[in-house]
Amino acid sequence: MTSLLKNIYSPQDLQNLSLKQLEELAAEIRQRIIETVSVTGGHLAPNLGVVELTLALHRVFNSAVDRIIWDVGHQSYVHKLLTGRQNRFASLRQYGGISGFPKPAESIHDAFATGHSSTSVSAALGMALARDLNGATYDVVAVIGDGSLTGGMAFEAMNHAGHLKTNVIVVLNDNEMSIAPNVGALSGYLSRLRTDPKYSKSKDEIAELLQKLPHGNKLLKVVDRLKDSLKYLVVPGMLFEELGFTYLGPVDGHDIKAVMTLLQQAKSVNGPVLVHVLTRKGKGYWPAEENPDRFHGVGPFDVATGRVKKAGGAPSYTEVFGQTLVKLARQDSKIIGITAAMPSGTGLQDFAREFPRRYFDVGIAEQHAVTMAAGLATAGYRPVAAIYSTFLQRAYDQVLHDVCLQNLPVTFALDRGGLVGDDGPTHHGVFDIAYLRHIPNMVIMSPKDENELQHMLKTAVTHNGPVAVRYPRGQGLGVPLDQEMHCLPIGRAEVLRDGSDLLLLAVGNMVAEAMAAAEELSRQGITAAVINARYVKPLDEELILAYAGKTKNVITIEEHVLMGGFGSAVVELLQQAGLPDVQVKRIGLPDEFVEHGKQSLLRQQYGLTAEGIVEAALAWGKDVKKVRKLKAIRAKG
Ligand SMILES: Cc1ncc(C[n+]2csc(CCOP(=O)(O)OP(=O)(O)O)c2C)c(N)n1
Ligand SMILES: CC(=O)[C@@H](O)[C@H](O)COP(=O)(O)O
Ligand SMILES: [Mg+2]
Repeated sequence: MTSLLKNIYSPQDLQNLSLKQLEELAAEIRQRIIETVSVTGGHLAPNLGVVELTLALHRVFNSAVDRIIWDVGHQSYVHKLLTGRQNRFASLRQYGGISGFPKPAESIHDAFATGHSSTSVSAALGMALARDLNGATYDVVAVIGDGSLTGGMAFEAMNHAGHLKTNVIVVLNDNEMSIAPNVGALSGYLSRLRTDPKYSKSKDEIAELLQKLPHGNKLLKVVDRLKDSLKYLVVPGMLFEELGFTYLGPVDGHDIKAVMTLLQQAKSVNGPVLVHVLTRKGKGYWPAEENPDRFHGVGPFDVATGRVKKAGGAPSYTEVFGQTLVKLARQDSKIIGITAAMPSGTGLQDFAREFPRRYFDVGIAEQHAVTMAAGLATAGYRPVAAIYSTFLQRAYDQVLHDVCLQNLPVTFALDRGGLVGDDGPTHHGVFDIAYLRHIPNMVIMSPKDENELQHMLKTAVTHNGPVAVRYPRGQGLGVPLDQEMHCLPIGRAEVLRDGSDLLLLAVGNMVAEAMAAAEELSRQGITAAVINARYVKPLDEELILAYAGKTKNVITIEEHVLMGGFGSAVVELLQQAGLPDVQVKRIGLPDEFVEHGKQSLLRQQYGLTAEGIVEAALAWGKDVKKVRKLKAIRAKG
């Protein structure tokens, strides 16, 4: 069969295709995405669900001029294939290759960078307002999933758009799934719109009925008034209509022609319009259709069987967190588990099964999750909010104002702290120490391995105040797991290795790298002490100052931005203590966004490996010697 996709250089090339050809193209695109993602890994199920919708969007709108904003952006692969990136598609999510999310730097067809959910309607409204202020006429379209619609920002934006009556189109891609099955009252409402004939048919039926009435002048007025009042009885999409949106749909999102017709209609509506499109997540690939959660974001897999090629070995930090929380919850009935739409990603699924009454999936609503946890804590509960580091960025004020200000015992299980790899800059969890460290009452810890994670969790749920436990994406070190958990004294670090030339002061997953670096340095005649900081806040001041005084040379190591991070905390401490002649070097991430790529590769690139530490220590050692020599000469006069 000849390839249709090969001849699509830009969306304009779709204009000449017949409906049948568009359907053939849809099948080819699906195949291409399945084959590519089976090698690169990526967001398979969301993309398979939007093939027809994306084709229809590109037939009706011109993305070089009109603006299409993909919420989260994990479903933008089809769009990428149609907008000049099919030759680079095999490099999807690979270092130096194309991103798994929309990226304006990559293409003029990517109107807005996304990765975190529920931003599309706000961005679209902003673009639409700019268009109107400039007297331009292009269309602005936000494509948002039913899961992302549970995020408060989406409603803040719709509330505003309805008020302004701006021309903006919101395409609701409703597949009844967030990553897991979608939750909440809104999800129930959408489900009724999908299935209840009372909701989905009444508007058409009423309109049809009214059309059939004889049209005298007087009667016409009555009919119009009747139409108006009926709007307030049962009309499909009443919620959206009440928010000031014209509601169109629901439409079968896999019927290209029907979707195109509705999008055309949306184009001609005055004011904000919502097009309700029904799709199936994973459409066209049975393993993904049957298990859309597992194929939401997936690693390399075997196409024929759908079996994911999983590296065996040590359990992940996430798994150990999940198992530990279950153990702790068996001992303490006050422990509550909270997720913002990521039960499997955060490892809370076993907790949910065993403690359904103490488990809450709040939807994609990190801010609400944190303040709800605060509320629970005021009544004596011990909430554990398991949230990826990158997504807790959303809830900074709630952490500060609702939890820390009242010194409430909420535990933040900060998964994906550090470089996450293929998702890239939207998802790296490298800012958390900086955005939490300066908040009074907050305790921050980070385990050197998965066994220490268990003890830290026990410590966290026992502590009478807010605690963040930060751990990385991926496998642990494979160390044995203690059966009994104990509390680690707050603010106490651990000396792992003694030495007198240099102190390697590391936190979290960098401790193992520091240990390996110390080993190599000793082979080169340098004796390096290694301290596992355990706590970023409060620091073990006594121990750190003692070793800094002894070695005079301190290197801090963290998988986090240098600005405001762990190393900064140590520098502040040393400065405060006023230790004479102590030199400090900080190893961490620079003031730039880190691109996507394998975690191991990125760590290598930024010197966050044993080799990187050795290299940095040796180079720095030479500088330090020069500085000290210079100082000595100056002192002699
Ligand atoms: C603020 C934020 N929290 C959590 C996530 C993780 N996340 C990515 S996609 C997704 C589900 C989105 O569901 P939906 O919008 O319905 O898209 P679908 O995958 O069903 O197409 C979640 C929770 C995120 N990207 N951003
Ligand atoms: C798009 C999104 O935000 C999530 O799907 C994220 O990619 C999941 O990341 P993990 O693979 O680390 O769970
Ligand atoms: Mg969805």
